[in-house]
Amino acid sequence: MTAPLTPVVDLDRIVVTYGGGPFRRDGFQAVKGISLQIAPGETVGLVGESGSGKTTLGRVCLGLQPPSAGEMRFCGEAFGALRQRRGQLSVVLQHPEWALNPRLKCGRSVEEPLVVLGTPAEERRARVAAMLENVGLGASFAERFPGQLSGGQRQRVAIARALITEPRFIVFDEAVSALDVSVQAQVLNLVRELQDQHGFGALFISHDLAATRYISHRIAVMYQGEFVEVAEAARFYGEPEHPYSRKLMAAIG
Ligand SMILES: Nc1ncnc2c1ncn2[C@@H]1O[C@H](COP(=O)(O)OP(=O)(O)OP(=O)(O)O)[C@@H](O)[C@H]1O
Repeated sequence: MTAPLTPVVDLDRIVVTYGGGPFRRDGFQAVKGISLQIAPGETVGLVGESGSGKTTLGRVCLGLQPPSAGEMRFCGEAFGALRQRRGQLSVVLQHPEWALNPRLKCGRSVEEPLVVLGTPAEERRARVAAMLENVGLGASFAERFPGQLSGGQRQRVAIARALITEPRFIVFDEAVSALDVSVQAQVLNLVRELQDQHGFGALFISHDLAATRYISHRIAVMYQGEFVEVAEAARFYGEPEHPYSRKLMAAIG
């Protein structure tokens, strides 16, 4: 029997309260005691209506939002100093423009996280060229500016930037929502291929249940700061258990 893989992200009863303080009881609980483990190579799709707490939970996983209560571990270790996690966590957002400086050539944007890590220049150049090939663009895109690319190409550059440090975990927050359906499919296929190659764990936050189904191994349904259902994707889409999940499914027809 093989030992179970150590989760890349392990959330244990995480609570996030906005606006509260030690002497105030009027804080708003955006996340209410959530536990979740994400394995290497696994994608968990996070769905739920606007304001249910998805982005807040994603920010907790990235260490950008300190939980008000609960424990979290990253690759089996306490979620300690930021330095230890440098290059290990990445995010891909809805608009690649948010990750790419319009005044920088794409190659430079992809290279930047390696500069922060102190990777030598020669190695950086080789890795950027290989990564641009890897995301299906070709090394020549290093010389282009984001404004000279289509939306789908820009999102590929953003993905290349997110992957360049070989992170163990990536949050995709509405990462394909701004793309045309056919381009969405290409980008989702790319993410799946890259996950097979690199083995990162992922949290895929989306309003789009069809895209989430395509990419996710498990689905977590969030409602008012809580998970109402966490299920294998195949089972979830066949027969969601919770009435709220059924309502969500019905809403997309
Ligand atoms: N910095 C903040 N201060 C106070 N309240 C916040 C803050 N950030 C988010 N909230 C509130 O927390 C709740 C959850 O927000 P969050 O952005 O996590 O939801 P979401 O499910 O990602 O929504 P959407 O799908 O619209 O992005 C919302 O009610 C929001 O108004």
